Parts: sequence; structure tokens; C-alpha cells
Amino acid sequence: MLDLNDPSLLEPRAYINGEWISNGATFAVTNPATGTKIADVTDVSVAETAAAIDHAHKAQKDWAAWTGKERGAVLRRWYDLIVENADDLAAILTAEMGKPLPEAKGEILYGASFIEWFAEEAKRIYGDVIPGHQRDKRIVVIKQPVGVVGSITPWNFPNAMIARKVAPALAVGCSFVARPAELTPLSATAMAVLGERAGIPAGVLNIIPSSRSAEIGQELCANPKVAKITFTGSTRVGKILMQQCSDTIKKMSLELGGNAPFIVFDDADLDAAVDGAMISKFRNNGQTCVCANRIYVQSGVYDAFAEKLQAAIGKLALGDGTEDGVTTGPLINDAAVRKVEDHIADATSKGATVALGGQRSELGGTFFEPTVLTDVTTDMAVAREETFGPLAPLFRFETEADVIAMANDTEFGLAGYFYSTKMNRIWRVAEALETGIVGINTGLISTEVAPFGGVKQSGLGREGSKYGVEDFLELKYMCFGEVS
Ligand SMILES: NC(=O)C1=CN([C@@H]2O[C@H](COP(=O)(O)OP(=O)(O)OC[C@H]3O[C@@H](n4cnc5c(N)ncnc54)[C@H](OP(=O)(O)O)[C@@H]3O)[C@@H](O)[C@H]2O)C=CC1
Ligand SMILES: O=C(O)[C@H](O)CS(=O)(=O)O
Repeated sequence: MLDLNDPSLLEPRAYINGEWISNGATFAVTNPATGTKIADVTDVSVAETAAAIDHAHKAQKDWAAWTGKERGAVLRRWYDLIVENADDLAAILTAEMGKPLPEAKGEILYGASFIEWFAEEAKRIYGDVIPGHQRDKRIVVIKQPVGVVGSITPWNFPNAMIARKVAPALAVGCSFVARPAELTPLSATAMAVLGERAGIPAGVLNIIPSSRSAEIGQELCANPKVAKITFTGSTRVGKILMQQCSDTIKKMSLELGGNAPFIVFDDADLDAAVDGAMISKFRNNGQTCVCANRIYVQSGVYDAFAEKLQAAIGKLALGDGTEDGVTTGPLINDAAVRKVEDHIADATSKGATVALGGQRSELGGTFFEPTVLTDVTTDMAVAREETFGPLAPLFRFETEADVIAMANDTEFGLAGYFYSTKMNRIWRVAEALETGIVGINTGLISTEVAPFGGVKQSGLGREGSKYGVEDFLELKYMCFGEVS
């Protein structure tokens, strides 16, 4: 049992129309570090999903009639409650997802920062007045909430990925039906416990845990009362959802897979580059869509960087995320471990060298040794596929033109990083990278103040920042005649 200050935050039931629901059907949520069961969670059915959508549809009109200031005040109270309960929320997150407690706490505060940001934005949804095109005409543009928003989110950031979506949605007057990942629903229900306490009206926020992602997703995509789908996850699933949403032409926001290049030029501050590679590659044990998936090092500094990186990795401490000093938890499941193993086997079969790690940890379970591959080449799977684990493949390059071509040779385009101290090169490379986000002399780019999102097959739309509300709004213009 988790040792929480407020045990009521560990909530296994679904939250629909302001009611906590048990329906006799459950699925088990287990701790990836220990394999022990945390809770049996309500397994919401398709019919209950449709009912949640109906309630959200009814509640949305009243919610949209509140002023932005009133909605912002509720979101602010929600933010305050999340921060006050951050330790408990982090404990729940670590238990169901495995990331070390300090990282989990960081995620809770990161997620809360979106709720804080959009609590403020709620009262700034401005329209426009456009000079008439004829003497008797006047034109006014207003922005209105799209309506019911369906959300599908992954296991790797079970709090922040919901917060990054629900905050702008509720701020502008939408209602929300959230289906969290089967592996990590308890962070979502805990958020709803606090949202209810903050005063979010019944039906405005609904949490529908389920073991049947495809069926529930199909209902969210097909139901005509859902105006928008917002999704974070793999490009594979994003494509399925796009197809399913086409029948009702739903608005979509998609935060999909990545394959981030991390480039170290020979003019880089190598120690800073190693620090950046460590945070970008090993945050969340490499289980983030913006982590460095390919590390390109210019030949003049390749050996020195490889040596420094291995020394830094040697300071990582694997273990149960609840233990002091642990920096790196388990991977989410055995499939994730097998993907890392497959990428290592493929690379070594084609000439790469395991310079560090390369196998399952002696801790057992889904713990895996942080790994460095050297002599990696572009014909290897790690060059094309997202590893989503603690594997740092080092590619050698000669010229700036060569590395830009290699970095952009992917269907993905979420984040990219590079280290250089030459201003002219910094501008050239930043503009040349085909990504939605560029980290320049930093490996950590995530913040609520900037528009997070990708290009190419890494997604559609942006989350966070002043741009983040637009995807939850419809523009309408009113043309007044007979004025003169
Ligand atoms: N761009 C971004 O911000 C992020 C991208 N990702 C990408 O996602 C991948 C790993 O995360 P992972 O969670 O495994 O990704 P998935 O795409 O497999 O799952 C994401 C969510 O979609 C659900 N899902 C799976 N299949 C369907 C379906 N047919 N219909 C509706 N929902 C479905 C999952 O449910 P369930 O798990 O219960 O089956 C989960 O809640 C990586 O490629 C990673 O890059 C991950 C996080 C963030
Ligand atoms: O799901 C993810 O990987 C997150 O989007 C990464 S971040 O927002 O924490 O950078």
C-alpha cells in the first residue's frame, strides 16, 4: 500500500459526470519496479464512454457561459491543490510508472505549470474587429470553444500529458473526456480528485480508465458529440486515430513519435554537451519523445566526447524510484526492454561496438544498463527507429552539411539538439533542422511557456504557450450590414 498523506488520492474508480464509478469490471495496475499490484481500477466500457461524452456535451454549454475569469479561478485553485499535494501525486506516479521520485515530482510541477499558465490565459481569449469591406459593413471576429474534447495519453508522463491538454481545454470553456494509458491511470484519477475539490463542475472533466484502448478510442473518434481529439503517443496510433476521426472531420492535436538528433560540433563546450546529452538521453530512462535518439559527434572530438559521456553515465544509479539517490528506474515493461535489446543486436551485427552496458541489469525485472554504442552507422535500426530506452548510439560525422543531411533523414521532426559556440553556425543549423523544437546548447527544452510540437510525422498542433489555446478554439466572424 502506498504511504500517502492523503490516501483518498489513490482513486481506482472512473470519474464520470462528477460521480466516482465502479462497474464490477476492473484491470490491475502494477508497479514496474516491483511487479506488485497497486490497485484494481474500474474498466470503463464503450457504453460508459458514450455516457461520459453525453454528460460532457451537456455540461460544456454551461461551462462555456462562465467568464474566462471564473474558469481561470477554478483552474488556479486546481493548480494550488496539485502543488499542495505534489508529494502524494509523485508517489502515485512513481508507483505506476517507475520514474524516480524526484523526476516524478518534477513532472507533477511541470504538469501543474500548464494549469497555472492557462488559468491566466483564460481571461485573455481576445477576438478582433476588422474594418468593413463596404461602407455599411462592420466585421467582428470572436473565438469560441470547440466543445467536447477527447484525450488519449501515454504512460510515460501520466500527469503532465493530461495537464498539457486539459488546462487549455477547460480554460477556453471546453469539456473533457480523458482516457489515460492502461498502465498508468492512477495519476489521472488523482488529478480528478483534486479537480473536483477545486470546483470543476460535474461533467466538465471525466476520466475513463480502460484496458481496451482501441475500442474506447474508436468511440471517442466516432462519436459526433466529440469535437476534437487530442493525442500523445506513437505515430502508429496517431495515424489510426486520424483515420477514425475523418468520418466526423474532428479537429486533432497530435504529439507523436520522435527521433531526435543530438549534434556535437568540434567547437562545442564538451562538458556542457555531455551534460546536455545526459539529460536529453536519460531523462525518464530515455522514455520520452524528445530524448536524444541519435547522437552525432564531429570526428575531431568523437573519442573525447565518448569517454566523457561514459564517465557521466557511470554516475547513474539504477533502482526502485522510491529509494534515495536512485536516478534511473525500470523500463515500463518487457516489450520496452526487448526493443532496446533488438536495437543493440541489430547495431552490433552491422559493426557497432558496445562501449558501455548493453544488457539487462542484475537488478532483474525491466531494469536495463545504460548503454553506449560507438561506430554506429546510418544503416542501423537506431538511426531510423525510436528506441525509447537508455541507449546512446554515437555516430561520427565530418562536415556540417553531412550532419544536417543525416539529422533530417527521418520521417520524424519533433525535437533536435546541437552544441556549438559559433554564432553563425548556430543560426544556420537551427534554421536547417526539420523539427518543431531545437535545443541549442541545452538538452532540456520542456516548458509551459513555449509551443511544444513537431513537424512531419511527429504530429500536428502545438501545446503550451500563448499558442496552446488556439487548437481548442473555433474562429467565427460576424458581418454586420446596413450600418451606415
Ligand atoms: N510526441 C509526444 O509527446 C510523445 C510521443 N510518444 C510516442 O509514443 C510511443 C511510446 O508510447 P506509447 O504509450 O507506447 O505509445 P502508444 O501510441 O502505443 O500509446 C499511446 C496511447 O494510445 C493508446 N492506444 C494504443 N492503441 C490505440 C488505439 N488503437 N486506439 C486508441 N488508443 C490507442 C494507448 O493505450 P494503452 O497503452 O492503454 O494501450 C496509450 O494510452 C513512442 O513512439 C513515443 O515517441 C510517447 C509520449 C509522448
Ligand atoms: O511525452 C513526452 O515525451 C513529453 O512530451 C516529453 S516532455 O514534454 O516532458 O518534454
